[in-house]
Order: sequence, then C-alpha cells, then structure tokens
Amino acid sequence: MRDVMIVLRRVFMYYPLNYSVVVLLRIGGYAGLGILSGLLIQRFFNQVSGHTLTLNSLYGVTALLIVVPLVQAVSYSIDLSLSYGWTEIIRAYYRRNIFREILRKPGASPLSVDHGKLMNVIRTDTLNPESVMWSIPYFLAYAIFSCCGLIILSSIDWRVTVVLFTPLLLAVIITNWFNKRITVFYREQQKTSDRVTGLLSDIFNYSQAIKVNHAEESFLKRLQRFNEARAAANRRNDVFRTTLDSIYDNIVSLGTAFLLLLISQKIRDGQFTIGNLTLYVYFLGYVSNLIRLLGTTWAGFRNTAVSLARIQEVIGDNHVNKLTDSDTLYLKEDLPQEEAGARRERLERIEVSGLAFVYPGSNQGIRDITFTVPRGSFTVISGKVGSGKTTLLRVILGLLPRTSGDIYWNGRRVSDDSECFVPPNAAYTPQIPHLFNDTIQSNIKLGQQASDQELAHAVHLSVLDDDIASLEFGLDTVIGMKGVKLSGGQQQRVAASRMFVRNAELLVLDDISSALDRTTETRMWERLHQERQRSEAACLVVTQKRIAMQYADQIIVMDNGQIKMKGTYKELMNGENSEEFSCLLS
Ligand SMILES: Nc1ncnc2c1ncn2[C@@H]1O[C@H](COP(=O)(O)OP(=O)(O)OP(=O)(O)O)[C@@H](O)[C@H]1O
Repeated sequence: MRDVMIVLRRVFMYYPLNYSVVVLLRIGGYAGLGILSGLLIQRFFNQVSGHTLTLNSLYGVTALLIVVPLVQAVSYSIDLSLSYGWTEIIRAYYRRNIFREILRKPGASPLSVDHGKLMNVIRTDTLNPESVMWSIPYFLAYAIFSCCGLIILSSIDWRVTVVLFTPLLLAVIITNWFNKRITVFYREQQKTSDRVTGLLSDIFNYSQAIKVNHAEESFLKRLQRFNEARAAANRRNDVFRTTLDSIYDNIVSLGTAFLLLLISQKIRDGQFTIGNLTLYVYFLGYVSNLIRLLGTTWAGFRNTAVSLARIQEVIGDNHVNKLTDSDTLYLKEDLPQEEAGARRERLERIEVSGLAFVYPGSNQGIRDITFTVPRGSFTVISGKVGSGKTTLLRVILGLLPRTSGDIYWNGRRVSDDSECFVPPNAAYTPQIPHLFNDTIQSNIKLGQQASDQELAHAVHLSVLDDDIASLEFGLDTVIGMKGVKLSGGQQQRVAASRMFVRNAELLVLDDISSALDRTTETRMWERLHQERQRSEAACLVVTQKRIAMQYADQIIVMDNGQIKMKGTYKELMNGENSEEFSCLLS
C-alpha cells in the first residue's frame, strides 16, 4: 500500500490546483449544498404538516429548492470538465512511462511477460489510479456530509440516530470484509484475460504456421477453454459486485422501514415532526452512498496495488517513481524529431577487449572476445550455428549487457554501449527483419529525415531498386503486418536500406543475405564494398558466404562462444584449420 500512496501523491502533483478545486467543488456541491437541501426540505415539511406555511415562506423555500439544485448542477458541470482533463492525463502518463521503461531495457533482452499480459497491463491496469483519484473527492464529500448529518440528526434525537447508524456501521464492517475478496477476483480476472489476449495475439501473429500445420482445431479448443475460464472469473466478479450493490441499495429501504417502526409512535405523540422524518430519510440515502463509495474506493486502492505489482513485473523494476514521471506528453504539441545518438568523433578504430556475456540462467554466451575494427575495414564473423555470432554483435551494440570486458572508440573506453552504438555512430540490420505495417518508405526512414537522393542511395546499396521499380506504388507500397506482402529477401533488403539510410560510421549486418539469390547477393556485397571505400564506414558482418569473406580484411571464426580462428580469407584457407574453415563456407 505504501507504493500506492506514493503513486497517488505523485499523481496529485500533476495538477494540484485543478484537483484541489475538484475536491472543493465536490465538498461544496455534495456536502454543503446537500445539507442545505436537506434542511430546506425539513423546514418545508414541518411548515406543511404544522399548518404554518404562509405564501411568502412557500415562495422562499420553493425558490431555494430550485436555486440549490441549479447551483449544484453548475458545480457538477465545472467539476466534470476539470476532472475529465486530469483522468485522461493520469492514464496517458502512466502508459507513456510504462512504454518508456520497456524501451529502456537492453534491446535484445526478452520481456519477462507474454504479450497478453503486456496488453492487459497497458489497457486495464493503468486505469486504477485514475479511478481511485476520481472516487476520493466523492468519498470525502460524502464523509463530511455524513458527519454533519450525524451531528444534526443527533441534535434532533440521538437515540434514534444511534439506532439508525448502527446497521450502517455493520454494513461498513461487512463491506470491508467482502472487499478482501475483491483483490482475489480482480487478480483472477486479469490472469484469465491475459491468457485470452496472449493466445489471440499468437493466433494472429502465427496464423500461417497454424494453417500449414492444420492446427486450427486445437487452437480453437484452447481459445474456448481460456475464454470459458475468463467468463467464469468475470461471472464470479459480477455476482459478487451485484451482491454488494444490492446490500447497499437495501440498506436504504431497510433503514427507512426501521426508522418508521422506531418513530411512528413518537410522530403520533407529536414528539417527532414530519420534517424531521423527511430529514432522516434524506440523510439515510447519502449515508448508504458513503458505504458504497467506501467499498469502491477501498477496492480501487487494492486493485491499484495488484496492478502496480503487475506493471512492475512487466518493466522488471519496482521503482514506482518512474511510473509517475510527468515530463512532456506531447498531447497537443508536435512530436519532437527523433533524436539521434550524440555523434562521436570520426571513427578511427574500435577495439573490443576481453568481452564476455552469459545468458542469465544458462552457460551460453560469449567469452574473452578481443579484436579490432579499423576505419573503413571489413570484418566478417563466421562460425557454426549457435557459436555465438549474433550474441557477439548484440553485446557490442549494447543490446545485451556485457558481463565483462571493454569496448574502445578511438582508444576511449565506451561506458554506455547502447547510447554509443546507435545512428549516426552505428547502424544495424538484424538477422530477422522487423518491419511494420506501413509503406516501404516509412519502414526505411523509421522516423528519420532523409532526402529522396539519400533514400534512393540506400535502396541502391541494398539492391532493392529493381524490386521497387516493379511495384505499382513503388516506395509508397504498404507492406502489411510484419512485411507479409514482401518476399523474405525483399524484407531483408528493406531492413538493410533502413541501416544504409542512417549513414553511420559502423555498419553491422547479421546474416542478411540468407534469403537472396546468388546474383542479388553478389551485387549486394559488391555495392557494400564500393560504399565502404567511398564513405570509409567500417563493416562488421556475420555471414558464411565465401564472396563476402573474399572482401574481408579479417575473418573471425567463433566456436562455442569463443574466437577459434582469426585471419584473412587467404590465411584461413591456407592455415592448419583450413578444412574446418572451408566446411563453414557457402
Ligand atoms: N535468450 C537466450 N537465452 C539463453 N540462451 C540463448 C539465448 N539466445 C541465444 N542463446 C544461446 O546462445 C548461443 C549462441 O547463440 P547465437 O544466437 O549467438 O548463435 P549464432 O552463432 O548467431 O547462431 P546462428 O548461426 O544460428 O544465428 C546458442 O547456444 C543459443 O542457444
């Protein structure tokens, strides 16, 4: 609960003035004007039943009974217009901060939760703080109203008041006891929802695999099972909430009946006026609302605590302050241009020394990697499947956190790889292209400004020009989810264009020619070679292709996470492990 309080306090600090005005409006509107209305109604009925009602006082009371609700209506409208602003903002900050924390994680670290949970966390768990912040001012207003009511009613008849409030107190205790179950139901609801969303996301992502393996039936059955579990959890929650609601509703009816029983004799004896009876019934309605609000506010606190734990699991960090950061949201302003990393001094050489990384919970990774990449050089990393080539690239790029070793840029130690090895210093094409459902052009630029000429140059280097020319809409062709409307080779080359357009000093390519025909592949390596001579960009390339190796200034052969051989193509072909080396080539 401490974390919940920290979140709510920081959320309050987004708009302290705005929120305070809402609190005051609700206290004024519900408590202040509510009590005034009650007293007016009491006075009116006392006058009617006591036959002391004069025309003047009738006009006066009636006018007030019209004016008070009108003032209340104005206060509610102001309240709503102020509240909708901050509830949206709370949600937006919360969601933006979760995204930011996820994106801050080292790029290649997998998320600790599946997509279903992630989606639910962002969609529904982010709603809890705003709902608590929404109900707190109501709760305060009703609490103040009820306390005042207690005092006013006690001054009329304290015995009747005590008897009237006792069942309400009992209701509070019962509600509190029931509310503990709310957490259990909420958790269950979220868990079953995560599973359904996760499975749906898998089905849509891998529909082709499901179809070709004729696995539709088994996936549908699984979906049905998950849906039934979710429906059962929702049902349990709904029944529980409806039961609680009916308890609150019946409290008013039971209370009124109780009251009538208690005071009927007193009214007959003239000890209790009709106006007082009306006042009691009027207050009873408000007090039952207080209990309802106590229930929802308390449930909101508990659900926020559950949600916080889920969010912290997603972002892998339990520092709540990060979730409530309130720097600019850009709701109305233009988004700032994507910031490139700070450009370092012109690259002369990169030195990798004693680099190591082990995947958590395994003994797989890389160890003791040392080599140098000079300006304008071409370094090939080769080796058997699973020997650690991709891991090495990712550790250098800061996508995986190195466990030991150093990287130097022109002799100066790099302390934050993920900040250093980004455009314009370095650009990377991963083994599996990550494309978005957008045009080819947008996929290449990915938020970066690029002239037509720069775009055409990047397309040329990745040997994509003929493909673009053959498409009806050229660079404006929309390529579908994950680029499904392109062939595997085209997808790889769109990803390569994205790297080339960044005009970086270090180009890092992970096995990108695997889906290319020989002619396209030969052209691509030739163009990359020419480009490197022109721009003096250094290239770090994972490949097994002979043609690429022939261009290489050095070839590093990995085995079981370590460097096994190093040299030029000629040296390795003529070295003592030449047979093993030639077996790697394709
Ligand atoms: N997230 C991970 N957690 C644990 N082990 C991993 C993880 N990713 C890769 N590995 C293991 O680390 C080793 C090196 O993997 P890596 O992907 O670097 O190999 P690679 O040489 O690039 O293989 P390939 O040629 O198939 O691309 C492998 O044994 C692999 O199973």
